[in-house]
Amino acid sequence: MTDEQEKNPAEAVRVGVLGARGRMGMEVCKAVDSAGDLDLVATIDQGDDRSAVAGAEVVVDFTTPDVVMDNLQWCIDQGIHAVVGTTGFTEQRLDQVRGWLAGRPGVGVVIAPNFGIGAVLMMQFAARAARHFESVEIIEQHHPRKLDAPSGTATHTARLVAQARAEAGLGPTPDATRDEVPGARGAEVDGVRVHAVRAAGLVAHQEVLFGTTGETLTIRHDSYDRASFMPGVLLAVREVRRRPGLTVGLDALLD
Ligand SMILES: NC(=O)C1=CN([C@@H]2O[C@H](COP(=O)(O)OP(=O)(O)OC[C@H]3O[C@@H](n4cnc5c(N)ncnc54)[C@H](O)[C@@H]3O)[C@@H](O)[C@H]2O)C=CC1
Ligand SMILES: O=C(O)C1=N[C@H](C(=O)O)C[C@H](O)C1
Repeated sequence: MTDEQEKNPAEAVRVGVLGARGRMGMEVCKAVDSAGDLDLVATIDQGDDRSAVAGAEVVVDFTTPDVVMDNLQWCIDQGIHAVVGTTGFTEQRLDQVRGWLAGRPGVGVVIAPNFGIGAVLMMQFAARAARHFESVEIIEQHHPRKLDAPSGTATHTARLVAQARAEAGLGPTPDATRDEVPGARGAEVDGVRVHAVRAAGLVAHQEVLFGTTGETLTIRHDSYDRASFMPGVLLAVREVRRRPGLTVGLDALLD
């Protein structure tokens, strides 16, 4: 069963949303509400009583990096599956989540740095291209109300690119430039330069720029509207109960 079909609450998956009054949370509430096979049972934001989502089978979290770990630990403790879009997931945090899940074998958690299908493909294409180019830089562009930089998508892309370069035996990218002003060459994530642009009018955009002798390749993805993330979020909500343990990224769900 998919969107727009008549709801049968007895059969629908009970979904709660954390961060429900945020930009993403509001979009998720709309998407879940209009999906025939999902039932929006609780919408929680800062200051609300989180225990209201205790009746949910799946919780969707789009909050902030400061609070997401506490939310996730609580959901796992309650035996509630979780779909997480919130950023801030270092390897150390992912290991912590794996540790919590080890004590709750039936519970599934999907954490995706980006739920846009095009963004997932952009990251896959970038990982594939990485071994063929001596130079690579990532330019991410977002709306100015975004709290963190670099974006979770850029950090994840840098990780994938660095891994592919290491597997191909590539060394550091050639660069003789000295920073005359600190930050002029961007930040370094896993040895990859990442540049974060913030401007009104933007939503979420990223370019991965590759270069080698006589040619460049630019892989670009643009989210112009937060609706672009919803097919990925709904896919994860429908799948997470069938995937115990931690799933990072949407890739496995799209195969
Ligand atoms: N994975 C993906 O595809 C995407 C991820 N994001 C990420 O999702 C997160 C949220 O993004 P936005 O919606 O733009 O931010 P936002 O600032 O509009 O929304 C965050 C919401 O969380 C609420 N909140 C804070 N503490 C809370 C708590 N303890 N319990 C419940 N709610 C709480 C805030 O009051 C706010 O309403 C960010 O980390 C962002 O980078 C955003 C877009 C797509
Ligand atoms: O804050 C946002 O807006 C986004 N956050 C995620 C990130 O940091 O990568 C995903 C997308 O880029 C939008």
